[in-house]
Amino acid sequence: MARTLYDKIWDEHVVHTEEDGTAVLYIDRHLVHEVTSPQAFEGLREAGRKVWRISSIVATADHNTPTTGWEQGYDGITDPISKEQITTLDSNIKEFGSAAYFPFLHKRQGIVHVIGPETGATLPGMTVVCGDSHTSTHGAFGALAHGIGTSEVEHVMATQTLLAKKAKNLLIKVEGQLGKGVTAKDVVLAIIGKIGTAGGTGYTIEFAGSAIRSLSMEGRMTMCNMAIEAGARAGLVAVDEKTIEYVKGKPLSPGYDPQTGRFVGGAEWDQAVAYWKTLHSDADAQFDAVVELKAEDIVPQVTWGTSPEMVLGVDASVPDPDKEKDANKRGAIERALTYMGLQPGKPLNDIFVDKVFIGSCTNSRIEDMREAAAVVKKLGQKVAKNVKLAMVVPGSGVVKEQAEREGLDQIFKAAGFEWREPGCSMCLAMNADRLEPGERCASTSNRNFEGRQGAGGRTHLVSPAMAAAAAVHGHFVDVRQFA
Ligand SMILES: CC(C)[C@H](C(=O)O)[C@@H](O)C(=O)O
Ligand code: SF4
Repeated sequence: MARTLYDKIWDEHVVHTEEDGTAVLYIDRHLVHEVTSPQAFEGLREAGRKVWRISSIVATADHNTPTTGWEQGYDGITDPISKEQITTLDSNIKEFGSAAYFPFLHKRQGIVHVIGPETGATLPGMTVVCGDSHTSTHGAFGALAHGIGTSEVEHVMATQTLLAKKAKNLLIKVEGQLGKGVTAKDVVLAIIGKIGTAGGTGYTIEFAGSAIRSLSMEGRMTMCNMAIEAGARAGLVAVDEKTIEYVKGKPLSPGYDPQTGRFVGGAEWDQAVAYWKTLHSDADAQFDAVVELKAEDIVPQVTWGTSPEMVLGVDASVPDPDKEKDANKRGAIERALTYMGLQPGKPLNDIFVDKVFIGSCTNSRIEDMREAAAVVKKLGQKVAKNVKLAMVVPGSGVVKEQAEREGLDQIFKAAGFEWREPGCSMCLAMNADRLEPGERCASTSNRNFEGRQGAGGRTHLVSPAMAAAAAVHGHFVDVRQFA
């Protein structure tokens, strides 16, 4: 029978299925960070258990790590709770073991969803879990990847399996050619705008169509990263040549020679590639639902409210709740506008920002850095006076180093941006980087919930190019005019 990509990976990993559909799924890769692992390790310790397959674990500290003051080492972590989280992960990994650990200050440290693919910890066809909802990111590689809760983290550590029920298949097809200045972030925000934050609930989404195929791996990661904001725990993109090219030569990928630090290939690599090439939905596979978008219709997006679905094209205006007939929706719009301090009818282009954050597991990869820097360079001006802080936070030490090799840091710094150390940073208020009450931010992250970037903070989700342009102009502008 014809199968979807999701069906194929699922079938390959099911150990057992109960009559009610509950399945025991084998887990290939377990990514670990400091926030959701302490109780899991504690549970193992109390039960006298070990980690079932140490080589499946790849860990890093990211949420609580500071993005400045690294020269002071651990003393630079001013918040005692953050410091405890980070040192607890250090000692847990030391005690329980891992395939790879990138602790605070390590040159490959970074956001778990950036370093997974970057180290080859994420490979096509794998089941990948992490105690983190944005694990969906890794689906860009044709891997079945999703977040799990803390008790499940312990379960996976102890048994290498997860109890799961199969989701339904949703195909989101984006056909056509994206316009200049329109990025993966805009595509995924437009999708969420269309289907809503519950649109993907109960489904695994496969993103397909010519516009998705044309995206780089970075772009596909941005798409899958936000599958969870569309309500789906997992997002997927079929494997193609770009996928294989990306994983080639990564340290944990087959065919890598640790002696020389180079790709050497070999039988294991060839075998892997042959299998990876089967990781796409069969032509006649049936999906439970299909959503289609035209690439040409998508313009740069800006969220105006407190949910990722409250999003519009940059050429639109803040919606008027009075025009909404549904009382619930009207109430939600009113509440969002009050929180966001916005008046109905205000053109999105006229919204001024106090801070700009370019980073997070959605948009902190090298391509994002390049896109933002290109806009800054093209505009040739400094960060606007009304912008108190514009910061660029690369997703990992590897991204940071690559960006510096390309001189991108110089472009940002010359324009008045702060160039920081890697981490989750201002994506969520779990470290020193945050918004003050009432502050408005153009952010390349994935969530704009109330207080997400700091109590009372106001978040507008945009692409890296849009964020860079907002920093220089001081307000949102349509990047298509200078793309
Ligand atoms: C802290 C972590 C559990 C959380 C998540 O699950 O996504 C965080 O990464 C987030 O983005 O809100
Ligand atoms: S960057 Fe943001 S969304 Fe991503 S894992 Fe960190 S806190 Fe979560």
